[in-house]
Amino acid sequence: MSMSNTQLPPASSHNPELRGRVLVVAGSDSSGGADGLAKTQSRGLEADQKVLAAHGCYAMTATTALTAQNTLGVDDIYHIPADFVKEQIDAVFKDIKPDVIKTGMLASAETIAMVARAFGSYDVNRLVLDPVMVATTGKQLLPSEAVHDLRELLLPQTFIVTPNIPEAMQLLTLPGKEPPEIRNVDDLEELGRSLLQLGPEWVLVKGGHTPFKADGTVAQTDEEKELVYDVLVSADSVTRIKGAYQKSKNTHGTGCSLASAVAANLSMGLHPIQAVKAACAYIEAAIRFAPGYGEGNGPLNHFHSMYTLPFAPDRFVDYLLDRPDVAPVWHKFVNHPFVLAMGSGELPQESFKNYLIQDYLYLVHFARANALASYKAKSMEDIAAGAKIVTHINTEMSLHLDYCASFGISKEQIEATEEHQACTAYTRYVLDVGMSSDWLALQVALAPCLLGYGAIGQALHDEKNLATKREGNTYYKWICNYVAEDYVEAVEELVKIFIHGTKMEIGFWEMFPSA
Ligand SMILES: Cc1ncc(COP(=O)(O)O)c(N)n1
Repeated sequence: MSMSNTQLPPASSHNPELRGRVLVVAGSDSSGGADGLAKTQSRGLEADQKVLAAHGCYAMTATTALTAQNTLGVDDIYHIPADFVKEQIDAVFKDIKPDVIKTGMLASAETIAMVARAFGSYDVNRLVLDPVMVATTGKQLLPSEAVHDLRELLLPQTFIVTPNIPEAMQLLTLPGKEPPEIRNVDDLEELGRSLLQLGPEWVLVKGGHTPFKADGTVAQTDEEKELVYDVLVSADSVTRIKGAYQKSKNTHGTGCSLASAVAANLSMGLHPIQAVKAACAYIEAAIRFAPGYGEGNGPLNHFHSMYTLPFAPDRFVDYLLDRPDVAPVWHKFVNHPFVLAMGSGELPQESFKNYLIQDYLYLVHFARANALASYKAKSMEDIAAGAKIVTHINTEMSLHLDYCASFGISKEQIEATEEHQACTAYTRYVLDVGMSSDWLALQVALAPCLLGYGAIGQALHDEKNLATKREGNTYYKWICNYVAEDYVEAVEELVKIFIHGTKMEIGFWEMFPSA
């Protein structure tokens, strides 16, 4: 086994966030039908797009044929006129130019000729060609006469061709030449090398159809099936990718999906050897986690390694507060009679005085907890965010002191006051979460205060809120404090921290290969 040292420039140097744009030229597969996380369609364009989406790539399509098929077989094929296939390719190239092209079912000799001409005119140099000929369920998807055109017109333009063993044999079946026999892994390599002669830069022979025994020879019985080999060859390298044989009926579309995963990885700038290895690992897991739908050979799970957050970016707080388990308790907090009485100005002054003192004592510990968050943070960004909130708390406390002074209560008197049990319980709970859990848990424990006061301030301050008394309301200055820019900024900071923390959680999982 040797590794090629060829370093290719990244295919996509445009926007690292968008991981490459891939044009798929293939047939559509009606099977499955349902959309969703696990109910993935198995083959054709639909599978290709799901693989690309799962890799974070941008997929475009040129449809060559529509098929009526399910997990049991292909009932019918409707060919899209070759001219129209070309129009689709032209439209894509005129606008969002693809980094990589992947072809699947090309359906007819006419379409192959048209596609080959189009690729020639656009100087395509990253073509992943999956030479789809016969469906696993048996139907001929490309007339056998057209195999000649595939070989002559497209293989010379191909970067990586990805045949399974029967397809490789058909491509090599030339008049007067016997295709090689597969007895062991060396023969797979030989098959790949023979295909290289037809023009592609790389050949990936997919060995899934021919499982091997542990000793590297072809298995003769089901019991002997232990290993599968995919073999990648180029002019100066051979890479064998060994996998455990998986006894599964859910293997349909593995060919399409593997080639699409290779295309996705190439579009992100991976070297072909890495691109193929990663794609094989992805497919192995897609089979392992297949949902098992259908009567026949069922679909894969293309999204096995993706996890999704139940909210759009920047929408965590909306999501949280709308949840049925959060909404009632949140409503009770922000619409508490104490709050409403502040808005209307009817709150007894004695209550407000006591609240101010307790809130001052609370804020001392709230500042400590934020300082602890800074201590627990791992990046300067998060340390600074914690420090910023501490500074804000300090400003907020001067408002408490001003109010108290106007009531004749000094700072010394505030600090000498005994904490209420509710204040002790709440502040020490937050600090305990901070001490015993991680930074993110601490942020969540801190969130109700910051978010709640922001929400309360906004609701009471809102011009449309007729219950709020603005003139002659002792507490109105208090309300205004929580819509002031620095407070709103502190809330925004918290949301950013939470999103950042969520991303760090994602990063943590990403340390470990999930496929
Ligand atoms: C539209 C379309 N494209 C490709 C295949 C091959 O996939 P499989 O080998 O799983 O039948 C297919 N059956 N249908």
